[in-house]
Formats: sequence, C-alpha cells, structure tokens
Amino acid sequence: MVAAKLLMSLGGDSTFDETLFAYITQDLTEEGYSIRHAALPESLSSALLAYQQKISGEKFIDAGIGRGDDYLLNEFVRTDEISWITGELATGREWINWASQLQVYLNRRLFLGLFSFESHFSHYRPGDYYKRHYDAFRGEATRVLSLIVYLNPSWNPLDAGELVLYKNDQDRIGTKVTPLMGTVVTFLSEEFPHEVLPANRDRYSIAGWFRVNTSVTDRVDPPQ
Ligand SMILES: O=C(O)CCC(=O)C(=O)O
Ligand SMILES: [Fe+2]
Repeated sequence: MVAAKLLMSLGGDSTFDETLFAYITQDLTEEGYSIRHAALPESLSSALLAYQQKISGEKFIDAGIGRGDDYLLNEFVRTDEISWITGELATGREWINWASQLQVYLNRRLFLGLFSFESHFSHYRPGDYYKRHYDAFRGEATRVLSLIVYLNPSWNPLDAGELVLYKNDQDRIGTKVTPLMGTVVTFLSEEFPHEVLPANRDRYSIAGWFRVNTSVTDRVDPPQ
C-alpha cells in the first residue's frame, strides 16, 4: 500500500472541518453511500458557483462516455455538457484541495487506497438527462469512489432533475437527491447504479471520481 502511505504524508495540517469527513466515512462503512445536506463549506460552494458561471460556453463540451480515443458521444445515455476542472485557477485548486483532504481522510480510515482524483462541472439544460448507469465496471478497478456536489442555490420540487441513487440492479425505486447547493453525495462507483432525471431548468453540479493506481511497471496511469 505504498500509494496510500504517500497520500497520508500529504495530509499535513488540514484546514477543513473534519466532522463532515467523519460522517461520510461512517455512511460509507454502513451503507456504501452517503448523502449529506448543507455539507460543502459555504465559501467553497459560492466560489465554485462563481467560477462555473464565469466559464464561457465554449469551455463546456458535450458529455460523452469514456476518455481519449474511446470517447463516444451517446445522446441515448446522456445529454449534459461538461468542463474538466484543472488546478489552473485558485478556486479549482481550492476544490481539488478539499477533495484531496477527503481522500487522505478516507484512506486513513477505510484503507481504500484512493490515488488520484478527476472532476468536471456538469451543466444539464432543461430536458437534459443522464440515464441509469454505473460510474465504473466491476473488476476494472479504476473509478472507486464517486463524489458529486451541487451548485444550485435554490431548487423547487417542480424543477425535477433529481439524482436517483439505486441500491443495486434490482432496485427500481431508489433514493432521490435534490440537486441543492451544499449537498455532497459519495458512493462506491462499482456498487450503485444511478441516473439524473430531466430538469425543468438549468442544473449545475460537479462530478468527480477517486481512482486507485492501476499502473503497471512500464506504464504510468494518468488521472485523466
Ligand atoms: O449530477 C449528478 O447528479 C450525477 C452525475 C453523474 O452521475 C455522472 O456524471 O456520472
Ligand atoms: Fe454517474
């Protein structure tokens, strides 16, 4: 577990309130998923909202399935648009820093061996959706933990657009999550099918994934 040890030493002096991380750890241990409302630090949520609003339209690309040469647009599955978050700007760095504090915390308690993190803003226009899917496939061991936060300061039940998280393949009812600012959702990527229902208004979120290191001796696995 060299990877986990390396990450732990990066932990240093955390500036975040670890109470939330403790709740997420407990939820993941008991259920494999966690839904926490009013959880993301408010200063971070509002900075991310401002950042997302400033990103010009052309920085968003139609979301696809897969990466690099395998990237496929598939309107049958999803119709949202995305913009990858890099550490170029302060707010992006603040977000990545928050996520890596969570990563360090989870590695210490749950020994997940989370090694890298990638994330993007998502914009679902009215009517956009992401059909029921898994973020990772069993045995591929790439994306281990999914992390989603929402950037919508208000949300009315009539706006629809909920995330529906299902416990397993048989579950057809699931748990609905309102995409309200501050809500933090985490779940084991291989375990929980989920979908985004069409919304009646613009819907903003960040979706991210922690991965384990899948490097083999002569090949370094990049985070993106
Ligand atoms: O925005 C959400 O609620 C979930 C998005 C999602 O499932 C994904 O991007 O894989
Ligand atoms: Fe997903």
